[in-house]
Amino acid sequence: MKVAPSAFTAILCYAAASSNGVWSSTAFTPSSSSVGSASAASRRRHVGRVSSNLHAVDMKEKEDIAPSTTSSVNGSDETAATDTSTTATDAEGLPWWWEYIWKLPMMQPGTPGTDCTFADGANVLRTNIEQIYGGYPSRDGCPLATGEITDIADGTMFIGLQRYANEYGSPYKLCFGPKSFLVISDPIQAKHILRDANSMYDKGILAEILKPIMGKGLIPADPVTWSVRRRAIVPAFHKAWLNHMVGLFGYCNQGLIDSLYEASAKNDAPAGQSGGKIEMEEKFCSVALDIIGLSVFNYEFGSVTKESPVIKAVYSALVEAEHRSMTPAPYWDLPLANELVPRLRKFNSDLQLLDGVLTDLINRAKSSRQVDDIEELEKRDYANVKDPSLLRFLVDMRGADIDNKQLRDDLMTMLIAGHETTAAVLTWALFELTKHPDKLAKVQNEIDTVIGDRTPTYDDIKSMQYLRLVVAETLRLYPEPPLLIRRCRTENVLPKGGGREATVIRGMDIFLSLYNLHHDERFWPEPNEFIPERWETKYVNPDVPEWAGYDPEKWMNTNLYPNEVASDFAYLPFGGGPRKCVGDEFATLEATVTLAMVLRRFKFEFDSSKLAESKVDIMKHPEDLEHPVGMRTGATIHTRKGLHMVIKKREM
Ligand code: HEM
Repeated sequence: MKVAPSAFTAILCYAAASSNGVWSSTAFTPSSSSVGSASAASRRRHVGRVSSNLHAVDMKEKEDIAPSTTSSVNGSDETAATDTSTTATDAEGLPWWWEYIWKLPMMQPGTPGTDCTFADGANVLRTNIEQIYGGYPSRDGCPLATGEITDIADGTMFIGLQRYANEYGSPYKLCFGPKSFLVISDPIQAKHILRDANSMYDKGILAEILKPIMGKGLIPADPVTWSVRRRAIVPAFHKAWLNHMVGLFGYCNQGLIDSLYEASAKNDAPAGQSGGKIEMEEKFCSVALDIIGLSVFNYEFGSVTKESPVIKAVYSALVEAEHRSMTPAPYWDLPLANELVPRLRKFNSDLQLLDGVLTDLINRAKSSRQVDDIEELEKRDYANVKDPSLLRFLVDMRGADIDNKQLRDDLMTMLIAGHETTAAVLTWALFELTKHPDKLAKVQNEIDTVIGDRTPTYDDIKSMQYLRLVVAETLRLYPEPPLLIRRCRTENVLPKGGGREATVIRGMDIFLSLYNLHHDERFWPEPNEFIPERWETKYVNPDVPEWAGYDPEKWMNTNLYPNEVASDFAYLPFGGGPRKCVGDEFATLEATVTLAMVLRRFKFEFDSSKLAESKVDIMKHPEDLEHPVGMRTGATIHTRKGLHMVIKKREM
């Protein structure tokens, strides 16, 4: 079963597409026409002026970022020389009444700490228009990245954003049509946004898109609901439960193992290879869905072995989230749209089906409620508990909010957040190990020694450090999601870190690129190489003195996997600060158990007949030489057309 690419990439692609080929330099130009009557040449001049203003700002900071902006926009130096003297009072590109128009919405009260209003969005838009067309110096201190639309709109947007980070540093600004984003690629700035100034940011666009599906679940929840639900949900992931989950992962994997044995026995590999053909991305997606179903709400999807309307409904919810993000006008909010538009009718009936299943499970859990204090619930003997699901815990908790709608939103959020992400880690771990037979041999040797044919236990996982590092390294190379999304709620100053200081204005949208952080050679030597061993060695970089470096001692004695603290926020596979993933340990344990069970029993090779068709244009995507199955952005990083493998039983 294939999953849908998600929301936020799609937003970019849509928005970028509407900016007609080149973004930023034509940021507010909906078609080939220019703003007002300005010619293309004069438009270029304005952009050049902005660039040089930026240069002036940055000269103050003794940084050199603007020249590349200028040349890449203009393709000439014509404007740079004339514009270096431009100041805020020289703005020529905008009429005299401009200032007054923008004062009107600003008169609307904006209380710090609340969600941003239309006026805040308008203020951001104003800032950008002034920067691009008005000749004002950048109010936020961020350079505008400029380039070809194809850099980001072909499904590997995170790689496009990385190219721009190499050119412009952190943060830089992207403008698409009326929208703009600050792209952050620095660990100190990430720490500020996620941890130190966390309350000054919310989930912005992501919440807007996900709300219709996840309601008030943790990801899109408003701050008040979030803090209540977070306090209830975190204890549900307690130690005894996680310990028990390791056994449940083994149980769910049994279905996967059986289906892999079946595939390996088929012997229908392409010419020149022997074994059976199989698409592993889909298989990992199914097993991860089965695991989430059982562990979160005690529901047996059984998706490894069958298709069902409920499973289809889960994927339909994801597909709809993507579609909505690509649609310029929210037509689903129009009167009668939900009754008249066929895709909305289908989506609503799928969602209704899913809601029905969840409501039924919630009602059943509530009808057998046994209220207890959290401390007592955490001491439950899971070996003798009939229903060990998170839902059971949330319902039984004393003083719990057991409002059906809230529980439904919590479950839906965990269902969506928790299965595609883990499936992606499994996919890329298998991909990298297949590319590196020496590392695969090391992993298999460790699995053979520690668990043999047994189903892994929590203690086994503790003993398989190399396999755990494989999971960690996969999450570094393929962060799921590759970007975090925020919106600024209170104007604040972003620390310089290893980039530049900037003012983030209220209403500004942020992309925090985990992909850029994880692939930056200032923090990770040989950043594009798959080296699980790197996690055993301390690393500091005197060239980035603000960054404390990576120190294995900060996790090895207390945790099973490296984390953001040990890397001073240069490694953020689960985010950081108060909004950090609640399922981090669950997910890493799940990935480790699944890999241990699969790699112990099977050998894999890439299906040679499928590689060529998965590749995109190598001239445009040289990285695909390293990624012979291609990469594509969704909520997670997917392969382009699946991880097609040839599978054989492993002789043990
Ligand atoms: C390898 C698998 C996973 C990865 C890489 C991952 C990654 C992330 C990241 C990066 C965030 C932070 C988002 C942000 O700051 O905007 C997050 C949040 C979240 N994740 Fe995960 N996740 C994984 C598995 C899971 C699982 C298994 C569950 C639940 C069973 C889960 C539930 C959540 C929830 C509820 C949040 C929102 C937390 C909040 O806002 O308080 N995730 N995840």
